[in-house]
Amino acid sequence: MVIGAGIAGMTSALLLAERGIQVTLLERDAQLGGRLAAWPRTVADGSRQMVEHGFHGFFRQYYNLHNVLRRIDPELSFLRPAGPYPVVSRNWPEESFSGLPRRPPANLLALVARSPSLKLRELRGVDGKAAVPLLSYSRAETYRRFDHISAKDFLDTLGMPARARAHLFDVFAHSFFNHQEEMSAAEMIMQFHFYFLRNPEGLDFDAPIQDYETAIWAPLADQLQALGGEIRTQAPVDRIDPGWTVVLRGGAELTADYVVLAADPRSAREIVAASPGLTALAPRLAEQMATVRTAAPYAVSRIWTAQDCAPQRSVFTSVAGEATLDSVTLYHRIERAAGQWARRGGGSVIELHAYAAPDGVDAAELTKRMWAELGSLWPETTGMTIIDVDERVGDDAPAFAPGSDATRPGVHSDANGVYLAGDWVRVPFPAGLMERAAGSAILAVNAIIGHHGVRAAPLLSVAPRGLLAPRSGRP
Ligand SMILES: Cc1cc2nc3c(=O)[nH]c(=O)nc-3n(C[C@H](O)[C@H](O)[C@H](O)COP(=O)(O)OP(=O)(O)OC[C@H]3O[C@@H](n4cnc5c(N)ncnc54)[C@H](O)[C@@H]3O)c2cc1C
Repeated sequence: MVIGAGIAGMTSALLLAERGIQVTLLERDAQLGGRLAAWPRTVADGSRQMVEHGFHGFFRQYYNLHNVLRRIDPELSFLRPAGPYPVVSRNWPEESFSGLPRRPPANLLALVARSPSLKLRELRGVDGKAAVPLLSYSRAETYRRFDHISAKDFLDTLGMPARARAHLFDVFAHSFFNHQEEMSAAEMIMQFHFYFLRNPEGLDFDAPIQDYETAIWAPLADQLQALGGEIRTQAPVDRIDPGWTVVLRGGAELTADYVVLAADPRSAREIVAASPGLTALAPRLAEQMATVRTAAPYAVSRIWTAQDCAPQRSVFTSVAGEATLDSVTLYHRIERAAGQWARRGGGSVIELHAYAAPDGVDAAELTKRMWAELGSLWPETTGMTIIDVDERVGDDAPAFAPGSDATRPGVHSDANGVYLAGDWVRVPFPAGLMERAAGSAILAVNAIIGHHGVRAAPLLSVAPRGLLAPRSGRP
C-alpha cells in the first residue's frame, strides 16, 4: 500500500510493481501528482487550459527522477532547456547563473569572475575561512557542525557584500520554501553542494513542454496500471493499524504486508498521530513524526493577460529583494498549449511565485502584491489587461528548521514494514525537492524488496562530499 501519489508515492509504486509486488497507490485528491499536479481550468475567455500546482525546474542532476521519467519517455523529449535564468532586483543590474562551467572548482571561479555581485574587490571583505564549509560538505560533519544554527546566522559570518548575498544566497534559501532565519545552515550548505558546487550538470534546468498531467502523470499512471498496479484517487487515508491495515476516510480497510507513507509532511504527521496502534508499536516513529513541521505558506498565481511581456524576458526569472515575489515564469514561452493560447490573442501566461510568503495573507492579496512588485521590475506589465487569474496559497512545504536533522524521520522506521518517502524525509545522500522525493522512494523500495532477496533498484547521487571535505572518516 502506498499512501500519496506525488513523486515519492508514484516512484515507490512503480518500482515495486516492476519487481512483481502487488501494489495499490492511494491518493487523497482527484488528480495524481501532489505538488507537481496539473488540472484543467476554464479561463475567463471560455478556453480550457491546464494549470499546474506551480512551475517546476527539472535540474539535470536529478538522476533518480530522470530514471523514473525515462520509463515513460526514454529520451526525456518532453523536457526542454528553460534557457538562461536571470536574477533581477530593483537595486542592482540583472545577472545570470546559467551557462557556467560544469565542473567544480571551475564553476565557482567562473561565478566569482563573471557575477557582478561577486567582484574580487568586493570579496575582500568575505571571510574565506568561514566560507570553507560550503566547499567541505560531508553528511555527518556538516550536519554535526551546522544543523543547530540558522542559514541566516551562517551567512552573516561570511560577510558577503549585500548584492552577492541577495542575488546568490537569499534567492537560493527562499527557493527551498524556508525563510533563512528559520532554515538550518546545514540544510542550506547541503543544497548549495547539491545544486551548484558538486554536480557536473551546472545550475541549468529543463522544463516540460506540455502540462504535467499530459507529460508526466497520465503516462506514469498507464505504466503502473500496465504492470498490475492499482490506483485509487479520492481515497484519503485516515490511519494505519498494526498488521498492516490502512483505514480510509469513511472506514474502508485495506490490508498490506508493507506500507509506504509518501504523503506531504503535514498529512504524514497527521496520519501517524491518528494511528494509536502504530505509535504504540513504534514509539520512535511517533516521537520523530511529532517534530515534522511545514514551512511558511507559498503562493502561486497564474495570470492570463492580453499583452505579451518584452521579448528579452526569460522563461524563468528569479527575483531578489522583493517582499513577496520570488520568481516569474512565462508559461507561454515553454508550454505548448499556453503558447497557442497566447499566440491567438497576443497575450501572455505569467506565473508568479512567493516561496516563503507572510502568514495569514489570502491568495488574492498576495497576487496583488506580487503583481505590483513585478510592475516595478518589468515596466511593460503595469499597463497590461488581466483576463483571468488562478491563485492559491499552499502550506505543505517541509520546514528544515535549525536542529531538525536530529529528529527528522528517515525512510526506515521502528514499525517493521512501514517506510517513509518524500522530500521531507532524512536521506543519507545530498538531494533536494523532487530529487529527494524520488531518491527517498527508491530507498523505501529497496528496503521492501530486500526482504525478498530481489536485486536493489539503482540509486544515484552527485558526489557525496565537497571538494575540501576530509577524505577519511565518516562520509
Ligand atoms: C510552487 C512550487 C514550485 C516548486 N518548484 C520546484 C522546482 O522548481 N524544482 C523542484 O525540484 N521542486 C520544486 N517544488 C517542490 C516539489 O514539488 C516537491 O519537492 C515534490 O513534488 C514533493 O513530492 P512528494 O511526493 O514528496 O510530495 P507531494 O507532492 O506533496 O505528494 C504527497 C501526496 O500525498 C497525498 N496525500 C496527502 N494526504 C493524504 C492522505 N491522507 N491519503 C492519501 N493521500 C494523501 C497528497 O494529496 C499528495 O498527492 C515546488 C513546489 C511548489 C509547491
